[in-house]
Amino acid sequence: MSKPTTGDFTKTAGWMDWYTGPAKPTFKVPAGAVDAHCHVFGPGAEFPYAPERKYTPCDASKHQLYALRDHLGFARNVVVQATCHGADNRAMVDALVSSGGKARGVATVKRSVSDAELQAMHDAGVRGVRFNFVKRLVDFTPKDELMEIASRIAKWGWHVVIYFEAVDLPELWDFFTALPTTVVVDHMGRPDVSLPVDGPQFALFQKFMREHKNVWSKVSCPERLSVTGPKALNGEQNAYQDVIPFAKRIVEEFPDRVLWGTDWPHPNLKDHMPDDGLLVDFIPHIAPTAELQKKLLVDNPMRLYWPEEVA
Ligand SMILES: O=C(O)/C=C(\CC(=O)C(=O)O)C(=O)O
Repeated sequence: MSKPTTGDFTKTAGWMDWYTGPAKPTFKVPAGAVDAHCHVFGPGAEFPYAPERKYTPCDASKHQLYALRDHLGFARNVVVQATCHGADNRAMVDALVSSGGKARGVATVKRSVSDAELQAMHDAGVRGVRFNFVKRLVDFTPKDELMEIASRIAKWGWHVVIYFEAVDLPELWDFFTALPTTVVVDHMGRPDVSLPVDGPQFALFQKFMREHKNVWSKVSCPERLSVTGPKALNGEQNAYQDVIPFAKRIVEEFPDRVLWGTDWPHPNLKDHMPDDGLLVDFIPHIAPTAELQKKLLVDNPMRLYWPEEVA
């Protein structure tokens, strides 16, 4: 793949660029597989980063994203608006429009968004909005504003993607369970995987999914959650052992409500940058059968993002 650039912007100190020589995965994803969580960054010279951003990344263009898609064997992408672009969705929408129908998107919007703007995003392929509660990434938005947005986008048949840390779930519970749409949780609500999989923290997340059938989860980002590794680098086929029991538990209990994504270009990693090919090789560890793999990678994302193509 071509090398990342940054245009006129200065990257956040210590920024780790995405990995340019990903391995060809050993695990062959099923035909029609969807990478349901990834981002585009800029390029900053064309789509400037938002003034209110909390980090400045290297560029990660739609061309580079789609080259990775093809290399890994995926058919489609779901491009999720990253906080470094704030509520300026142009880079993400441009990626959707250029994908020839092979990408759908999740936007960030403010209360001031007009119906015409929502309609234009829908026409481009946006199917959800993201509410981010990770304090290092965003400033606080009042819940009544978010609820108003959720009620409006429900009319387009969109869903809400939520990103939060596990310790914040109790406080956010009432708001999340009042949302009127399908709700998709990023990265299993970021559990602390050094705690027991049967302990109270992860039990609360399972209760959230068990009691609320509109809640889905992405079983993505082992590289963010893992404490013990080993890292998905240098051909490692057994990466992120400590995350497996958590992700496998969710896939096996809720096989029809799980999604998977690379999270390319992996913003804000501090320790290492994974080889995306080896991240794909993580999938059979958490979805051990062909049936689970097809639900995770094809049936579920198609039902949520391309329902018109599902019989
Ligand atoms: O890419 C992710 O899913 C996770 C992120 C970045 C992010 O969410 C954003 O910038 O919007 C993180 O934990 O820093």
